[in-house]
Amino acid sequence: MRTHDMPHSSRPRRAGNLEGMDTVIETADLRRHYKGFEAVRGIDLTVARGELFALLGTNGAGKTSTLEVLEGQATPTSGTVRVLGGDPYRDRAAVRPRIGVMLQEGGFPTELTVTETARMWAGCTSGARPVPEALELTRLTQRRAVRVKQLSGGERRRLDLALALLGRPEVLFLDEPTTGLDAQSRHETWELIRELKEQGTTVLLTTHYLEEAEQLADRLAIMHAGRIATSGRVADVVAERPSRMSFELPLDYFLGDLPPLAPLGVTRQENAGRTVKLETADLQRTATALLLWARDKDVALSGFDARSATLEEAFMEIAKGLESEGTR
Ligand SMILES: Nc1ncnc2c1ncn2[C@@H]1O[C@H](COP(=O)(O)OP(=O)(O)OP(=O)(O)O)[C@@H](O)[C@H]1O
Repeated sequence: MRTHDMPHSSRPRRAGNLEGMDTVIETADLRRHYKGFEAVRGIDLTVARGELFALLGTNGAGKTSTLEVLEGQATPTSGTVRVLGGDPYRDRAAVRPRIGVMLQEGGFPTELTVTETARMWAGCTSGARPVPEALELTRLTQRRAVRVKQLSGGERRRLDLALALLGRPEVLFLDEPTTGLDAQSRHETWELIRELKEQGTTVLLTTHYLEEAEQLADRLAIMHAGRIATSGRVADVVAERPSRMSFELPLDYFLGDLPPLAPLGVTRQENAGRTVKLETADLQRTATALLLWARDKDVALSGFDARSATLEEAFMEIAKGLESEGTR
C-alpha cells in the first residue's frame, strides 16, 4: 500500500548525495513519453531535506506524470531520478517504506468506515502511527464511524491524507491535496502541512492554487508543456516580473515634466487622460523618485498606487508567453 514504515525518529538520517547538501529528491533531464507523446521533457529538480517544494503548472503540463516517477509508480523514459538516495522504482523495497503518497483519486473500498479503512491501511504499514492519531491530525475523528461512500469530496481528500501519513513518511508527495476542499478545510490542511514540515517532513506538492504555493512553499517550479519554465523562491519568481505603478498627473503638469523614467527602471508606460500607468523593474527607485518630485513641486500624485507583481501574474505571463512561442 502507500506507506510501510518504521517510526520517523528511529530512522537513521541518511545524507543525500550532493556536495554536503542533504538532498532527498533529485532528477536530471527526466523525460517521460506516452506512445509518441513526450509529457515530461527534461526536468532537473533538487529538493533538500525538510523543504516544501511546490510544482505548479498549466493543465496537462506534466506535473502528475513527473510525480508518478518520483513516487516510483512509473519509470522515466530517460534521465535519472533519486529519492532518499535510491531509485524509487528499482529500489522500491528500500524507498517506498520511507515515503507517503497522497494520490489525486484514493480509490479504496467505499463500504468500509473511515476507521476500518485506516486500520486496513495501517495493517500493511510497519510501525504505523495509531489510527486515531492519523484521524485526529486530519480532523476526521468526528467522522470515524461513517462509511467512506457517505463522506463528502473534501472529507475523502482528508482521508487520503490520513492514509498517506500512517507510515510517518520522511518524504510526502501530495498531488493536489486541497482540490475540492472548502476554504476552511483548505486552511486546516495548510496548517497540518506546516506542522508536518516543522517536524522535518520533506513535502513535494502539486497544486492549481497559487495562494497555496505562496502560503506553503519554500521553493516552487512552474511547469508548462513538459518543461520547467521558472523555479526558485516565491520572491525570486515574482521579482523577475515587473512591478506596477499608477497615479494622476497633477493639473498644469505634463508627462515631460516628470523625471526621466527609463533610468529609474521603467520598462513600459501608458497614459489615458491624466492617468499614468507604469511598469518598472525597480519599484522602490521609481516610487521614491516620483514622490520626491511631487514634494519638490508641492503637488499631490492622487490615486498613487504601487505594487509588486503577484505569483498569479507571474504564472499567467509564463503560460501566455510560452503558448505564443508555440512550445506544444
Ligand atoms: N496515460 C497517458 N497516455 C497518453 N497521454 C497521457 C497519459 N497520461 C497523461 N497524458 C498526457 O500527458 C500530459 C501531461 O499530463 P499530466 O497529467 O502529467 O499533467 P498535469 O500537469 O498533472 O495536468 P493537470 O493539471 O491537468 O492535472 C497531458 O497532455 C496528458 O494528456
